[in-house]
Amino acid sequence: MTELWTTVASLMGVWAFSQTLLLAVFPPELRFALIKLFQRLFNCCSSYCYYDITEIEGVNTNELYNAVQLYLSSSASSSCSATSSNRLSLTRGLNSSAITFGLSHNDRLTDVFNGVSVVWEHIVTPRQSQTFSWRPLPEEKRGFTLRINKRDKSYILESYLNFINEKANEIRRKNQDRLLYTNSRGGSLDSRGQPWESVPFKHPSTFETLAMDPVKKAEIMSDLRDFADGQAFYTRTGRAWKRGYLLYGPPGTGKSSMIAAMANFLRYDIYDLELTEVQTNLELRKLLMKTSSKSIIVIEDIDCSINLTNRKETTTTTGGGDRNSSTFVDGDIETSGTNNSITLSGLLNFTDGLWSCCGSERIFVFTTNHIEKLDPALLRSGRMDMHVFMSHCSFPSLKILLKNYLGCTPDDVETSVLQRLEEVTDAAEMTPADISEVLIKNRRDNKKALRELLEALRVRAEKNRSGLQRLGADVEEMAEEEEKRALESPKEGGDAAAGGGCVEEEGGKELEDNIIMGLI
Ligand SMILES: Nc1ncnc2c1ncn2[C@@H]1O[C@H](COP(=O)(O)OP(=O)(O)OP(=O)(O)O)[C@@H](O)[C@H]1O
Ligand SMILES: [Mg+2]
Repeated sequence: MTELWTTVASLMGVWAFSQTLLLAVFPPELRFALIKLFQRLFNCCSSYCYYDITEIEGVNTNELYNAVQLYLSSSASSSCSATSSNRLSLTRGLNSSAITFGLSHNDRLTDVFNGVSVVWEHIVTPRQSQTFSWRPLPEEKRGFTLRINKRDKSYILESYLNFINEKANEIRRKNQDRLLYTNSRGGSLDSRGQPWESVPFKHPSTFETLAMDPVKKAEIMSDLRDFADGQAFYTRTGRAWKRGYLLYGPPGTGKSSMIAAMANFLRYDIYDLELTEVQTNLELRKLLMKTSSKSIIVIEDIDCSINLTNRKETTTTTGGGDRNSSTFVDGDIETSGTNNSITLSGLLNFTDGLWSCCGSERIFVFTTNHIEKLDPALLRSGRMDMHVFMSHCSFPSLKILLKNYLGCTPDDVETSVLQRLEEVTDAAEMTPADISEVLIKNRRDNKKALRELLEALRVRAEKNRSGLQRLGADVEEMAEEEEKRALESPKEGGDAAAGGGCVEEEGGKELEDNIIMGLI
């Protein structure tokens, strides 16, 4: 035992002596070179290679460091025991409600990729001196060191780093709250040069809560899923990775709710484009360029936003004045060279032209209450890939609302009541918004809610029926009067009948239209 201690003491003595010799004999530059040499020798003999990924490269943040940190957070949380200690760091990022795990300082973690095992080490050292920089640097130098066996390096390194980037993006998207953007500031930019303002997007509408025909709903969901998973398809077919939906139907049928459900389903951000705030096509293009991938770009009530009835028609924007006064210009913006107005062709370029594919994986949604008012150019196939009619509440939709608002399935409702509901729902032509109101008011008492709903539906159905009957009677009465007049003055009547057949027809149609409008 005494011998052992003597040996240890003499070894330590030799070590101290060599160190003193090294310091005394070799100047600092030579010392540094020697250390480097030893390191090289060690690296040659070692079967591993090491990669340093520092948090800050020069003065720029190293994106790869953030990606690795996020990537390791998923492994770290699930395999706390795989790390060399049981300590993990926890963080919550900006705009994120999720907590991420991370490797603690100077801790290690083993990861396996394609059957190859690698080791990550998180190295944190105090920063020696504050180098000159336009922004303050953190007091600690942080970085990851990746250790890979030399023989595996060429086999996995590139694919492993790509995999880490993809995974990190996925985690980032999952953790980050989605945002709802608006261009309500007009064309002006904020301090970061952004034309969009954003707030966290927290709309609770989902496809489960959306009341619509289940078959149509499933079709839309599968279309969205195919779109989101379709990168390879879009590349193969040479198409821009984007899709257009036109949602149309009466107010209160769930068009806006559908957009929120789409965004929640795909976990996309929403850009709510207020077209009346956009002055020129150029501004529109700039807005488009500042949208991110995986987003839904929405133009609500497109028929009211701006006068887009003719491709050659522009809307003057003198002093931000009346947007409905229109002038005709020669051709579209690109050929006329006019840049101070927004045109239909500008909008079509926005959704369809070359600029529409700056970025990828984007969905355009237009909504309108009056599809008949839209220019056919907006409706032609290929422009808006899917036209979705949001109809008045049907019986299948009603069942979804009953489940959402009252928590009752068809089995919980008396058969006779259910039957009555089924009979009157279509005829009542009530919107899901109307029905929701009745249900919200009485949601504490299911029986009362059902009673009131049935009554409301019955009254509306009755009103619609009598309205139709009145319309039919009016048209009949008018026809009789015309017939009588024709008999009373055969010559005039004959002329009128011969030369003005279409006048009569048009007059009758006009009257019929007036009566319909009156009823509405
Ligand atoms: N199909 C639906 N499913 C579930 N709830 C709906 C549906 N339609 C309407 N609602 C309810 O009615 C409210 C108004 O609906 P929403 O704003 O989506 O209608 P809209 O079609 O966009 O109307 P508008 O044409 O006036 O913009 C929503 O908050 C929602 O609660
Ligand atoms: Mg709406």
